[in-house]
Amino acid sequence: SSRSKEQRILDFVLKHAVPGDPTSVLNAIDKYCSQQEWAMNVGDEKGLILDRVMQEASPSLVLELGTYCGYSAVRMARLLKQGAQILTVEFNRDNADIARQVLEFAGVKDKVQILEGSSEEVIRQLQKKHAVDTVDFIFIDHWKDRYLPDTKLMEELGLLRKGTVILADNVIFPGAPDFLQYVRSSPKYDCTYYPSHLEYLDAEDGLEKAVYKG
Ligand SMILES: Cn1cnc(CNC(=O)c2cc(-c3ccc(F)cc3)cc(O)c2O)c1
Ligand SMILES: [Mg+2]
Repeated sequence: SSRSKEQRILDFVLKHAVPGDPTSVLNAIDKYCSQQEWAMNVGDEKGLILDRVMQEASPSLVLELGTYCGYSAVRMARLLKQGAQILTVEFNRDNADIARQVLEFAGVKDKVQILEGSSEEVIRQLQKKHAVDTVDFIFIDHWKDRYLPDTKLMEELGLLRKGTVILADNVIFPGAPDFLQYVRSSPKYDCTYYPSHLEYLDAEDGLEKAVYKG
């Protein structure tokens, strides 16, 4: 049976990256996806912004919505302080399987837990099933029409605390206009827009940071 694009990305990582070296895994994925086949990883340009915003937050618990092949989970895990953890949600089983192998190869699998399922279902289970109290940093990169409902759900469930940082990918392209309008007009958030470009392309895109004021 034919291998998927995501399997080809994994094959390239296994062949060209160094086991246990997360930066070499990121470089391999970025090289493959910029030269061979485009894929929806956050990429190196927006990834640098993710690096800086995450290091500034220095989170103990990170929630990621949208694992895909694990690129951003590897990106964040390599910067985590001792003992910090990432919970990452992926709906697509095949993507989750690829991401597991990427995370293991990168040597960060003990810092990351992949939760398979719909973001809504997983978010509803975090406090009871995964012993989560509040989350320190949230990277939102899943279906663009789920950014707003999932943000509101996390508010309602008390998963956000004063200072929780939400960083959302693709707020320009493909875009999450309802999410942007909500956080930018809500008194509960302090927002900052980071202009950038769509991964591996010249199209305009950017990240929105929304800090919850509690
Ligand atoms: C199936 N699935 C699993 N995760 C998701 C959520 N992510 C996206 O949809 C996503 C899409 C694009 C994109 C797509 C087409 C295009 F022409 C330009 C950009 C870029 C991204 O950075 C994304 O995160 C979807
Ligand atoms: Mg994205």
